[in-house]
Amino acid sequence: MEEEGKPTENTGELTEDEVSKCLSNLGLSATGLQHVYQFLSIPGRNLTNVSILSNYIHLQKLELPYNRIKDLSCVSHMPYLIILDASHNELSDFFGFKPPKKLKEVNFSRNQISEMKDLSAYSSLTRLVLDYNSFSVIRGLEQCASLTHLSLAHNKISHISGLDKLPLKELYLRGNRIKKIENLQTLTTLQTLDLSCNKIRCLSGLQSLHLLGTLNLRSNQISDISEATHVQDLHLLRELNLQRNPVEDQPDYRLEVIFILQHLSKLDEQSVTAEEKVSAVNKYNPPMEVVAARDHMTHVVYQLMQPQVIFNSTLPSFDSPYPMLVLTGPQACGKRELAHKLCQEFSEYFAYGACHTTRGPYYGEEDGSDYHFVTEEEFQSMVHMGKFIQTVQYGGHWYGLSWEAIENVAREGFACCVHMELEGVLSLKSSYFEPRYVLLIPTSPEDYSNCLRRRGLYTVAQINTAVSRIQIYNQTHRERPGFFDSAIPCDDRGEAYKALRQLVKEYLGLEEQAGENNIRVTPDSASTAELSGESPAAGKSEVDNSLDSYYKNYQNKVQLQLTQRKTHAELASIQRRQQTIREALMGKSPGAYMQLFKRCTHTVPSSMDSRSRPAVGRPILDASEDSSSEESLASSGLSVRSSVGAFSAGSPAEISGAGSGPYVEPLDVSSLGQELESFRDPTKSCLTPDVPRPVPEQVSPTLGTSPARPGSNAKRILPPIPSGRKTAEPSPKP
Ligand SMILES: Nc1ncnc2c1ncn2[C@@H]1O[C@H](COP(=O)(O)OP(=O)(O)OP(=O)(O)O)[C@@H](O)[C@H]1O
Repeated sequence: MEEEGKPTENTGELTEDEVSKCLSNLGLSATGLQHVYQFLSIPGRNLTNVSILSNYIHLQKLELPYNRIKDLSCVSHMPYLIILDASHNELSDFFGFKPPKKLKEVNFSRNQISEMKDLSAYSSLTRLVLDYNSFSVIRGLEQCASLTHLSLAHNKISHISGLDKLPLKELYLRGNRIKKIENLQTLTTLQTLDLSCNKIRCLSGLQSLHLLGTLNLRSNQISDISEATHVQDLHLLRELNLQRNPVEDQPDYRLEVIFILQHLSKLDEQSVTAEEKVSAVNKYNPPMEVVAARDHMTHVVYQLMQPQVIFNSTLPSFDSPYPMLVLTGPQACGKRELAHKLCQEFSEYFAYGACHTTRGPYYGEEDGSDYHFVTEEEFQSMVHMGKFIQTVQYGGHWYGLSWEAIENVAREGFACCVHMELEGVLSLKSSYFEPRYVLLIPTSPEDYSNCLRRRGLYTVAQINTAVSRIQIYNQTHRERPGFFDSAIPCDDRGEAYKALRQLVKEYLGLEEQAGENNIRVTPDSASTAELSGESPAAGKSEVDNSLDSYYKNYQNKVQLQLTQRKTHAELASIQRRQQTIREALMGKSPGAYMQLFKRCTHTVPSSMDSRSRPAVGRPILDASEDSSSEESLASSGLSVRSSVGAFSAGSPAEISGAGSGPYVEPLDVSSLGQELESFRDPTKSCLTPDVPRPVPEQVSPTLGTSPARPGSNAKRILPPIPSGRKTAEPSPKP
């Protein structure tokens, strides 16, 4: 039985009867005098002859897809036609009818048309779909001033042309023979461009399409990731498809493209995640913090892979970090010169820590004095041997601060003075060292740049880089209060040195010393005063006293180390501490002293936890630092002036408040013995190692005064907190 509305198969001729069944959308005619049907849709009926439609002059939308129509001249009689779909037919004539004035959308895809003709009469056209025909040249569209959507996919086009100044928003040229992106410069309104399945190798030619949001280049011949740079400045580009291009096979292709085009939200039909963007940036242009963290990690790992060495002299001690001074600032701002000068003037206190570098020596530089000059291979071998605390690549050369460089200075009893760039500071801040960081900063970029030029050592690019880094230093100083302990303008070296000198004197408490008629406090006297509870600075303000004690502590330490004479008790204490550390290192059970003092941990402020992060040279830190501290505590409690105890003058409050503040009794040896006994034999005590024990009164106050370092006192020995930081908390480490 014949289907409703279906023409007789033989003729393919559309009948009035069928048309009447497919009409829809009753509305007023253009004149407004009568009601007419405006839409006609007859898809897939094998129609060949639709001439009857000449009578339907009021049609606004005509859909005749999937037929076998060759002639559409009936459209000439439809002056009100707006939408025409004649796709999937057998048309060979391009717009073979008189132009309906308001015709906006035309679909001639899947026909047999091979030539485009002048469409200047179709100025209302907004959407033209001509896919799957045989066009080889784009032409005739010049006057289509409303055309925003043009699709010419799957034709035979080999050159992009004829599109100048069209207001196109979407252009589909998929599946043609295009080798080059050309003649698109004037399509400044283009938002979507599909050039997939062509033969394109290069992305040049898209630079001016600033509204482009989607670019499909799937199945082309793009083999170089750097091609993506051509669309780098298209800030609205969100979707890019480069699937099935040779470039896809390159390692890290996706990450690299994401790095170049950081605005993308979709690459190769896959959403670009925030994690990918971060990874891409970290890989190809890592921020300084990331570089520093990696540097730190590298040296931790390489050091852990080596037989463990204990750096005695710089080991984080019970009372204070090893004293260090770091001068930082942009290249050749005078850091090195001032560091040398400082070490010369304060030769009792500081010695210069020479870094290693792979750059060759400048005229007058001596190996071992300014730097240790090594080859790239030697440097890398040192890295792999875990010899560095931090390294930095600057200006194409490697620089590194070795453990040995600091130890050599520390062994002599001096504080170490080094200079380095910001990246080095960031890395060093991850280690357990807690230097004072002094920023030397040029305030006049012009003078600084002239100064670099005068040195005659740097290329223009190097000078520009150095000058541009002033900004980075300034920004860090501005945005991270406390990152640098102090900042000194260095345009005038003389003035800079004066300021630095003054600062260092403050750090050392040398001003106070002068006020005290140059009375130097010997280790013995300091220790005696400390242990007896006398305050050498009684009556002074708390701050003064703290500076005073810093100075004394530091001086005591330096003097003691210089004399190299240690009492038996001190040596025993040091040995015990080292023994505990070694045991911890070798995985033996912690010593009895450590266990004994573990019970006091509830008196230690929680801030200690934050200090237990891993750091270079601290493979044993958590165990060793505690144990060494505890051991030292025991030593001092036993009235033995240990290497640590000798410098532990008590908290400033304790000193200044002698007589009024809490006096810390030396730990009673006999009670310690009893505790030890009970620890050895659990049956003699109701306490197990896991159960908190009651704290002897004379121990807990000492531990309780430790706000920063596990088991340490609150104070720092050297460098003391400079006036600018007396109240401020140190900035969080990156
Ligand atoms: N271990 C290190 N870590 C980080 N930066 C370092 C290190 N050692 C040296 N630097 C810095 O590297 C930069 C380049 O050093 P180099 O000695 O080659 O330059 P310079 O032109 O002599 O400048 P300067 O007078 O500042 O040393 C300097 O800013 C220097 O302070």
